[in-house]
Order: sequence, then C-alpha cells, then structure tokens
Amino acid sequence: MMNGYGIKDGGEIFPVSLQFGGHKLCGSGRFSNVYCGQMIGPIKKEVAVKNVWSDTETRHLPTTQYPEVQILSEVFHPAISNLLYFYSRNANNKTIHCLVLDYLPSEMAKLRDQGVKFDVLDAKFYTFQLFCAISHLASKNIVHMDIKPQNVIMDRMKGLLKLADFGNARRLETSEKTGGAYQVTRFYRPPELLFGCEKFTPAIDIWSATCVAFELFANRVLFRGKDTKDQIMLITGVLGYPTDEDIKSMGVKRPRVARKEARGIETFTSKMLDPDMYEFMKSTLKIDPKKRKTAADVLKMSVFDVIKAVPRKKRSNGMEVPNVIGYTEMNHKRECIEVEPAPADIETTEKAEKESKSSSSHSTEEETRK
Ligand SMILES: Nc1ncnc2c1ncn2[C@@H]1O[C@H](COP(=O)(O)OP(=O)(O)OP(=O)(O)O)[C@@H](O)[C@H]1O
Repeated sequence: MMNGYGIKDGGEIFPVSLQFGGHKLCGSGRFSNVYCGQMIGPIKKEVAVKNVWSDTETRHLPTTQYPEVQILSEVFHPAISNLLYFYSRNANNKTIHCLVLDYLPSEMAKLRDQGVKFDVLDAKFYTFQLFCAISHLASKNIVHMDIKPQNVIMDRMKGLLKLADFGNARRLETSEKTGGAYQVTRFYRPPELLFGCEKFTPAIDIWSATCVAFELFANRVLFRGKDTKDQIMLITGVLGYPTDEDIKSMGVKRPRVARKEARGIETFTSKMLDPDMYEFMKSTLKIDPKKRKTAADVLKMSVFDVIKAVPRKKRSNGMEVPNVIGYTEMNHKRECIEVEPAPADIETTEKAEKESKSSSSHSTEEETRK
C-alpha cells in the first residue's frame, strides 16, 4: 500500500491508498520509465505507471504541482491516457513523480516498425478517436504539443486508441512562448513553428494529428524532413510558398527557401488514398493555422460516416467497429473511488517503497539513464 492522490470530477484532488500487483517495463522516454501492471486498489485495473525523474526546474515541485499532473487533472476522455492517480517516490534525494494512467498494450510507432498495416476502415476509426481527443483538449484550452506515433497507444484487437504523454502539453492562455522550431517532433511540426511563430494554438495539434492520420492510411511518414530547412521545403513543395496573407497572419518572417507552386497533396502521396481522406487532409494541412479546420469540425466530415453506420460494420478481424460515437461528447464523467488512506499507511508505504525500489531497481536505472 502507498499513499497517493486521486482526482475528482472537476479536478479537485483527494488522498487515497494505492495498491499494485506485479509490473514490468513497457516503455521509456528521455526522462521517464513507464511500467505496466495490475492495480489492485482502490480499483482493479490494468494500468501504466509513468515514473518521471524531475529536471532542475521541477526538482523541488511536489507531484501535485508537477505540470503534467496539473494538465492531466483537467482532462478526462476515453481517447486519452487519463491520469487516474498519482504519488511520489524519492530516489537519491530527488523526487520521482509517478503517474498512474490508463493503459493500452501497443504503441503506434512500434506497430509501424513491426510492419503492421491498417486497412481503411481501421485507419478511419483510429483517426476519429485521435481527433476526438484533440477536440476534448481544445474544449479545455489545452494543446498537446507532441502528437506523434510514439505517443499514440492502441488496442488493435478492440480497435481502441488513446493519446499519451502530456509532458509538453500547455494551456492556451499561457504567457510562455513556444520556442518555435524546437517544439513538436520535426516530422509532425506545423509550418508556423518551423517559421518561428511563438504562439500556442489548437491548430498545432491539428497539423500533427493529420500527419499521424496519414501514417495510419498510407503507412509512411508524410513529411520526413532531414532538418528544419528540409522540412520547410517538403511542406512548401506540396502546399506552395506561404502567401503574404499567410505570413502576416502567422506574424513570422518569410522562410528562406525556394518559392514553389503548390503541387497538391494528391500528387505527393504516391499511393491513392480514400477520396474523403484527401478532402480531410486538404482542410487541415493549411499553411496558415487560422485556416485549418478545428477538430470538432473534422469529426463531422464524411470521411467518418462509415464508422457511424448502424448496425456497426465488421472489421477484418471479425470484431465490430468500436462504439466511438459517444466520444464526440466532451464532458465525460471521471470515475473516482475515494478510499481514505489508513492511518497505518505511512509505515507500510515506506516498506512498500523500499520493496518496490529493490524489486525494479528504479532509482539505479533512472540515475544511469540521466
Ligand atoms: N498509458 C500508457 N500505456 C501504455 N504504454 C505507455 C503509456 N504511456 C506511455 N507508454 C509507453 O512509454 C513510452 C514513453 O512514455 P512517454 O512518451 O509518456 O514518456 P516521455 O518521457 O514523456 O517521452 P519523451 O522522451 O517523448 O518526452 C511511450 O512511447 C509508450 O510506448
């Protein structure tokens, strides 16, 4: 048992005793290890526990104030790897923030590396779920800022998708600047950031999610730039050099690359895609972020009609298309079970932490990976 916190609907946090069964490493990032395993209490559920070791800026922050925890406390949606509980550990006098999250067994990038291909029907409902997640974020004034196949987790059997890793997410009203060309992984980085725009907008996620959707349909990266300049050349080669109006709207300097006419997305994508898919991509891959369709409008496009059909279509694996219609609802109620920590918990927590450290060697691993 260990002491942690749960989150009520509305974002308020409450103390709770947490209990886990066995776990194994299922992923890692630059500053984290992610373990998956069984949660035993207060709910029984397969979960992912993301252990983040803090950088110099967040070293002295309690986990309640850790930015990823604060952002995730505000969101709750079936297409998001929701924060269920959180707690802290100490390793070598440093705080490790531990986030208990919804778990799905596969990562889109790994599936792609294994040569897994999605048929058009599957690609459509995965894309639908991704845009539902972004639409929910936009309704909460949050931008994810790092949508890419490594941050998209899936259950291929059931056809479910969740957006993960909110480590770069920001509130739209932040006074912070994006840092332009250094935000969002290059292949998924929208033109305005490549040109140096410093504003956080939901349109950033729309661009990145469209690039991810393209990969689901076409099974290859859309714009695979070698560096920032190459990335700009690839994009302007398809969409054309930004107009004076675009430049003014983004508030950026003209990019120093050759001026090209728009070649169009159809000629660029070697394999012919579903015609509705082109309609969708043309509405979201706009140089000027203000002209991109919003996620809420994307969800109404005819490209997704087939997944709304009743009775639900059968997939190639014999299962029905997942029932994702309710996903367009933006206010999903957080289920939370409040179990106050028992008074004896402090002692047991320390014991459990010692056991957990020695069984998984978290601290050694984390220190080595730094
Ligand atoms: N909820 C989850 N369920 C299953 N696997 C997950 C989950 N969250 C993360 N992972 C796996 O762990 C990996 C690392 O997680 P995450 O991207 O959140 O860490 P990070 O340290 O923020 O990464 P980065 O280096 O990109 O900043 C993911 O790519 C994914 O494979």
